[in-house]
Amino acid sequence: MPTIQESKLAFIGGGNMASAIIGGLLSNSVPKTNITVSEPWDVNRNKLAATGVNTTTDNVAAATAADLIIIAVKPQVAKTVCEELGKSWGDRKDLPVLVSIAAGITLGSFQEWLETPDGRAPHIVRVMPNTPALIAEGASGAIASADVTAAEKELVNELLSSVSRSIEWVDKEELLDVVTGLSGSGPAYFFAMVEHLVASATKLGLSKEQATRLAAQTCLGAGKMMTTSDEEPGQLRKNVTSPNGTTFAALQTFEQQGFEGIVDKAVKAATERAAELGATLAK
Ligand SMILES: NC(=O)C1=CN([C@@H]2O[C@H](COP(=O)(O)OP(=O)(O)OC[C@H]3O[C@@H](n4cnc5c(N)ncnc54)[C@H](OP(=O)(O)O)[C@@H]3O)[C@@H](O)[C@H]2O)C=CC1
Ligand SMILES: O=C(O)[C@@H]1CCC=N1
Repeated sequence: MPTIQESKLAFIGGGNMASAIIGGLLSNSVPKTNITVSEPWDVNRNKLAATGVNTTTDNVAAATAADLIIIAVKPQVAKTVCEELGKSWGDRKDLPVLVSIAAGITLGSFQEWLETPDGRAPHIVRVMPNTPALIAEGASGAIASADVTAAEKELVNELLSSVSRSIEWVDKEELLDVVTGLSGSGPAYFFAMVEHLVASATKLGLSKEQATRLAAQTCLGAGKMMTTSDEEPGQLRKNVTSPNGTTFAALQTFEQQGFEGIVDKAVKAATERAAELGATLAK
């Protein structure tokens, strides 16, 4: 199996997540000429072309010589795209490994949609990255179909480590929907929290600019402490909370207003939406 630097990579869809992953690959010494992106929208395609990677609007042509294909279209488009690719592989002896980042779409759906005219299907890995991939601070979950080899898994690991600090392989497919509800959608939860913090502090008199700088740096600082400290998040929280002090007053308010229940319901809603997308689009 070639390394990620030696592999021919094709991205089907060149939007936000594909661009983030491609940025990480280019910083990780993957040659531009080994990457091809198929993207219909000229604005996105031209942005990617400016990085030096190959671009096209023809999904089949992009995938022709690829060792690894990354399906980076919206879940609603995945079926059409995959059926087109599978049908084109009748004469192809060695099928590429396929990586999907589409929320919810199951390994089983991909196996069905990608079947070649002579009844074969590629080895498939489902991945859930997140947008901090853009700055190589991503968190990704992954699950492989049973036929994926250790070398193929390693190749996908190399792909993900170009953009992710944390890569978690799960062994039950439904857990990838939980990863989606946790870290796939998760950056938005922290952005929303900072938006609310800024709004509160602004109401209390701080300027929006000062409040945004303080809140965003607090988010980053707390995140860095959680990824570098030996202490659990709960202990780090206790370390900030003086008895009957200011943090205690705030956390008590969170608790009284049902913070834990709100978070629980939100993560569950995202997880269930991923599963629902997968089930609806399988039809
Ligand atoms: N955004 C996020 O935070 C995350 C997203 N994901 C998953 O990543 C996938 C992509 O999301 P994201 O990058 O945000 O979406 P984008 O809409 O930014 O990117 C998808 C791209 O695919 C293009 N496209 C549409 N139809 C086709 C086609 N038939 N062939 C080739 N390309 C096509 C779209 O072009 P056009 O605009 O012209 O339609 C668009 O540029 C989704 O499945 C999502 O679930 C996973 C983790 C995190
Ligand atoms: O909102 C979504 O559906 C995608 C998947 C995870 C993050 N964004």
